[in-house]
Amino acid sequence: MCQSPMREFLQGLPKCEHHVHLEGTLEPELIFELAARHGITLPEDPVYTSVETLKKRYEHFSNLDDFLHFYFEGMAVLREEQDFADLAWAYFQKAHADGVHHAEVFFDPQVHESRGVAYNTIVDGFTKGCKRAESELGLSTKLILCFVRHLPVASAQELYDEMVAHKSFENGTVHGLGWSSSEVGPPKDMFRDIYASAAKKNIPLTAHAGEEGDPTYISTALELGAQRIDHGIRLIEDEELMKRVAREGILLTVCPLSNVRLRCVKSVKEVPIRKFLEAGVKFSINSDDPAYFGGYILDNYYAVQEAFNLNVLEWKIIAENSVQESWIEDSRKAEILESIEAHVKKYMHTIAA
Ligand SMILES: Nc1ncnc2[nH]cnc12
Ligand SMILES: [Zn+2]
Repeated sequence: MCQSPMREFLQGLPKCEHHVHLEGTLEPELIFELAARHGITLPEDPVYTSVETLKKRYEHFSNLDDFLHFYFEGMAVLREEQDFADLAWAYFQKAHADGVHHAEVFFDPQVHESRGVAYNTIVDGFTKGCKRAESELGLSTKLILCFVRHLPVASAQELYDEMVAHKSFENGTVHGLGWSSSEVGPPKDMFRDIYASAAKKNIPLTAHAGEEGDPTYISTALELGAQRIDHGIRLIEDEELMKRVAREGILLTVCPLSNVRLRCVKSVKEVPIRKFLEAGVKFSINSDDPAYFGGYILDNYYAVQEAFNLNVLEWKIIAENSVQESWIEDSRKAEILESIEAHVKKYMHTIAA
C-alpha cells in the first residue's frame, strides 16, 4: 500500500505508550501455542475451536465485561516465567516498530496468582522482557501493577503487602500502581486504603475511570490520589471537572479502538479528541488490549487521524504531552522531546501545518 505523507509522519513520530495491558497483547496464536506447550485444555466454548473462531469472537464484544471474560480466560495459559518474558518481548518488538520510545505497561498479578502462579514468576518474567527491550531496542519501560476491581479488596491488599515485602518499588521492578477490570458495580473507592498507603511511599498512581462509568468515577479516583486517569473519555460530561483536569495537567490515557470495540462510543469520531485539545486537557493515545481490539498503538494513531484530520502541530502537542507526563527521568524526556522536534521539522514542509 502506498503510504501517505501523514501516515509516514505518524509512523515515525516518537511515541510514549501509557496504557497497554501486557496480558492484552496475548495474540490468539500464542494462546493456542502456550496451551499446547503446557498441556492446558482451553474452555469448552466453541469459540476456542481455532485461532480464526477466536479472532472472529473478538470482533463482537458487547461491553467491557463481555471482553474481560475472554481476556481473563485467555491469560490462563501464562504459567512460567518465560511465558511472561516472551509475551512482553513480543509486545515491545511491535511497539518499537510502531515508533514507541517509552512504554509504561500494566499487568494483573492477582489473576495469575489466583491460578497458583507465584508473584516472582510474573514479575521476574515481565522484568526480563522489559530489560531485553531496553538493551536490544533502546526502548525505556516501566511496569505498572494493576489491582482488579472484580476480586475482593482483601486479595488486592494481599498483593500490595506482597509487593511491599518484595521491595518491588524500591528495587525498581514495579514503578507504579493502577486499577482496572469491571468499572460499574464494584465500589468506586474500593482501593482507598491501598492508595493512601502507596501515596505515603510516593509510588506513582493511576486508575481506570470514566470508561463506562460516569465522571464521578474520575473524581473519586483523583480523590484517592490517582495522578493520571486511564480512559477518562466521560470527563466531557462534567465541565467543571474537565476544567480542573486541564488546570492540573492530569493526563488521560485514551484508547480509541478499545472504546469502539467495547461500545463506549459508536466510532472513533465520538472519542472527544478535539474537545480535549480545545479544552487544554492533556492526553496520550494508546492501544489498551491490542490483541483483542484489532490494532496496536500506530493503528490507534491512524484511526484518530482518519476521524479528526489533525495537523502536524496538533500531533506535536499530543506527542510532547505524552512525553512530559511520562513517569521517566528528565534526561530521558529531553532525549525523546529532541527526536520529536527533529521529526516534526523534517515533515513540517511536506505536510501543510
Ligand atoms: N479496557 C479495560 N478496562 C478495564 N480493565 C481492563 N483490563 C484490560 N483492559 C481493560
Ligand atoms: Zn485498560
